[in-house]
Amino acid sequence: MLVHHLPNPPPRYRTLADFVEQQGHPPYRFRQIMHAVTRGVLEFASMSELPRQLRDNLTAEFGSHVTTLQPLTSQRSAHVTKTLLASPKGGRVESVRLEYAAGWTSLCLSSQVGCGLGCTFCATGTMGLVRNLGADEIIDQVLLADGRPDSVAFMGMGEPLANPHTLAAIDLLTDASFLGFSPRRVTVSTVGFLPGMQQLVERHPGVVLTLSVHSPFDEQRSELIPLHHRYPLAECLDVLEEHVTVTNRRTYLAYLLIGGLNDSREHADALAARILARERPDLFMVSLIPFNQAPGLPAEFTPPEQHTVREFAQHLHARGVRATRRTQFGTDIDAACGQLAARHDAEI
Ligand SMILES: C[S@@+](CC[C@H](N)C(=O)[O-])C[C@H]1O[C@@H](n2cnc3c(N)ncnc32)[C@H](O)[C@@H]1O
Ligand code: SF4
Repeated sequence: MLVHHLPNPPPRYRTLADFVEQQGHPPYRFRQIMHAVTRGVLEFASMSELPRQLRDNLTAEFGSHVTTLQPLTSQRSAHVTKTLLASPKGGRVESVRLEYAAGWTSLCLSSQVGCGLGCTFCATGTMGLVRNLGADEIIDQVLLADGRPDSVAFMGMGEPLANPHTLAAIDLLTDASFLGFSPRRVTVSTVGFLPGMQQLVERHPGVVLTLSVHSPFDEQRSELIPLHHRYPLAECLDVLEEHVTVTNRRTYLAYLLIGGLNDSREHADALAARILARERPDLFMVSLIPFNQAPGLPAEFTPPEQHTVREFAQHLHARGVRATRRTQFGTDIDAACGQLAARHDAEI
């Protein structure tokens, strides 16, 4: 079961399993711990099915909780809860819980403390990369959320596919004997980290992939997203094309609209042309994201006009490309896309 059957279990869970065994307990005791975790019981002392001595020993060895991340603060706004979490290994990250009108909940996960890819429009990018989160720390965000979310999206801090532990975290998220998320309820947003995209579609073909595009023009895209020099858009689209063709499922192209910079009719036409050149353009959905300002971002970057977002979508529709506007919540508490930078460090 879990840990032993996973290709790459996180060290925290492996150490827990080994500790239980070294204490002379049968392997089912570790399974009981994991079952307790799936029921939301995270404190060793509250795992009533375990012998008292084992609970005490686990607490002495690992601390009071299975989780390593510690929630520091939560900020609430309409339909959004942003939680700041600290790691004893260093660094702070944020997760964001979104409640949609139909009662659907989604958790936006962070994969790194900061991000080293330096996209010019992103608050997380201004932090640089501090470190990758471990798979257990990624999972902790789900375990510590206020109620189990219906879906999760790697759209918080960091580039998930630049972190090798993201795949192990997805193993745990989708493991039927642990968190049991259907792969369709797991979305990975990437700025185009090509080797990670290839590994992800091989190992978890059912997971939903979103590629951040932001400009159909190579020169402009590489100014916005420096990683484009290494992994150009065309190569990323090739991987997506193979993925949609094999799975016959949709993929998403995120398009950040920055006022007067990349929101023109020419941009919409060139984006549509890129999509229509693909074998299955019907499986590419464009998700439009109006730019959110955040401290530290260039002052000349501004949100687009409302009518521009509408017109951009209309241009795409007119060319036969499907586009929606991404629902944005939480701009008032800096919880929306690109605003996460764990800036509470100084206050706590
Ligand atoms: C913060 S990223 C994390 C996932 C991944 N690193 C990526 O770039 O796709 C999640 C989404 O937020 C978008 N984003 C970044 N900065 C933004 C900003 N200032 N306003 C709106 N969206 C932004 C990204 O382009 C991406 O689509
Ligand atoms: S947009 Fe994504 S890849 Fe770029 S700096 Fe932000 S988190 Fe990193």
